[in-house]
Amino acid sequence: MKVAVGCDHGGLHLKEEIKELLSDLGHDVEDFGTYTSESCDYPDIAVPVANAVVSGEMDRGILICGTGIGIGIAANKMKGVRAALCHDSFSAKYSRAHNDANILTMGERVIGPGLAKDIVTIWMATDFEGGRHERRVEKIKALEK
Ligand SMILES: O=C(CO)[C@H](O)[C@H](O)[C@H](O)COP(=O)(O)O
Repeated sequence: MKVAVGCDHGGLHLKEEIKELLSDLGHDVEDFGTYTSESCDYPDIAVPVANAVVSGEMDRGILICGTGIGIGIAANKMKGVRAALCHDSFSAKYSRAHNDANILTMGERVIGPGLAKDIVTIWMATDFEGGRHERRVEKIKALEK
């Protein structure tokens, strides 16, 4: 899959680990920044990643900031985004299976790299179940109209 990754200064180190993992898993990774530890504003990263996913240029997105919260709030303002903040494997699995989340967000200041990698591995491997969940996701999409 083509995966867009992005972070602010609070997620820089974890983003590098996740990029390596995604490549090891056979995915194509595009890094939308930030690229240095200089302080920056997470909406400036969330928007281009969200646009890349919603447009179909990229299949999925992974956004990381200090908490995973701000960058996810910003991404979810964009039409077509279903960004899920996941700091445990169960949520990661069901954000895909039931919510068809197209962006995963995490906080580098919240969880360690081992758990974050498990979360990403499960999130990337889990398909949307459809069925009754399709109806619910369609109702979310209708809210955007
Ligand atoms: O966690 C974040 C937003 O939800 C960001 O990564 C920021 O790091 C956080 O707001 C803290 O900001 P600071 O400028 O690093 O103190």
